[in-house]
Amino acid sequence: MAQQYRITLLSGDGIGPEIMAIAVQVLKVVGEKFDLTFEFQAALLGGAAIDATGEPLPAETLAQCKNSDAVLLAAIGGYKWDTLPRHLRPETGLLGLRAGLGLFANLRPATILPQLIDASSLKREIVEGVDIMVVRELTGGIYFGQPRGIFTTETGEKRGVNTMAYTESEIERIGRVAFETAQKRGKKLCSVDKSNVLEVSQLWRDRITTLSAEYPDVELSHMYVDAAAMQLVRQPTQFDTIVTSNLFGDILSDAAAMLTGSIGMLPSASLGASNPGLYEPVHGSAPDIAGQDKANPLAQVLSAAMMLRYGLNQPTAADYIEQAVLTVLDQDYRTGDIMSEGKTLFGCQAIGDALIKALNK
Ligand SMILES: NC(=O)c1ccc[n+]([C@@H]2O[C@H](COP(=O)([O-])OP(=O)(O)OC[C@H]3O[C@@H](n4cnc5c(N)ncnc54)[C@H](O)[C@@H]3O)[C@@H](O)[C@H]2O)c1
Ligand SMILES: CC(C)[C@H](C(=O)O)[C@@H](O)C(=O)O
Ligand SMILES: [Mg+2]
Repeated sequence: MAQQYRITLLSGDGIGPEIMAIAVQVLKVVGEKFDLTFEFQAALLGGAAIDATGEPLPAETLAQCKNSDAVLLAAIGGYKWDTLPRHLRPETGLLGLRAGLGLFANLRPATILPQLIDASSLKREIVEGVDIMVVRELTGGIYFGQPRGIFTTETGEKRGVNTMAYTESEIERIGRVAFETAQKRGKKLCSVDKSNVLEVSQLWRDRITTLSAEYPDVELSHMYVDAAAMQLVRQPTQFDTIVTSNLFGDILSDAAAMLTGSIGMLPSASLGASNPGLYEPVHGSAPDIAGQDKANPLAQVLSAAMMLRYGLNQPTAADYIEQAVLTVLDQDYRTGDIMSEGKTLFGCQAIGDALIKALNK
């Protein structure tokens, strides 16, 4: 009998619905090939949820996600909601979903595909062989620390406050994910912090160092975040697995994305201890190109592959999708963000059609 999976689809805003449509088409074909039945159920998150319900994360969305085998998200946000107070913004819905599902570990792989070396913003010699996994802490740090808010001082001046805080147990659990990830990869882990300035980073560095005694097969190094940003563009092949906090991981993963050609190529998996995982591209809702059939759907499709690999334990089906992505790139089909000389410019849906053809081969 076919294996059945309940998948919640959060298309969100901007290019979200366009790229999600492609991922669903891909999953349907893969389901038929591998005898997997996907029960897709859409739910509202972000701007789309605000427009329909007044809230960025309606209670029924969170409940439905908890009741799924996996959650596939496209992207949220956009100009329309940019002026709302923070608690009503689309981004707050996404953070609430990550926290609500306890997804403390965000895996963001940045790999240069040989087909896209010319699309990278850096020279071939620099990006050739790049294969990095950023393990980003996702439910702590400055994104969630208290106190936070805009307060009025005694002199009547406004003061914005956020707090970067980590407990030892929060550091330890993300550390374990990172060491275990490194064990399955190149056995090199670089922990990125700002411990020359921040106490929270001193604790981070201490805990990660202590933890390393349990993983003697992994070579641990430490780097300050400013130096890591520089090294990522200077000599990215020195990195195998990177572990870092929520904010530093957000910034470094966008930088790592550009090594691979485009942020439109980068998938991610957000994982916790028990709840279903959330699979989402690293990029946002790209409001500047929304509704124009210009979006690159590959980060979304590769996020669906990560869902099969990490969430549904279907690595062969995941491999099959990743192979189809390579086939389409081998055929020189490109969206604008990964376009280079001699390639053919395709729209989002046309790339989807090419993927389906490759999958049906
Ligand atoms: N996970 C998420 O849902 C998520 C992630 C990042 C940003 N956001 C939100 O998205 C909105 C826009 O943010 P931004 O402009 O800073 O970042 P963005 O990632 O949406 O866009 C940055 C640039 O990359 C391009 N781009 C992004 N994805 C692309 C794709 N698949 N194909 C081709 N080009 C692509 C965009 O056109 C834009 O020029 C904001 O509201 C932000 O908060 C959401
Ligand atoms: C939209 C925003 C809340 C989000 C983040 O900062 O985590 C995004 O930038 C990401 O990288 O997933
Ligand atoms: Mg980001």
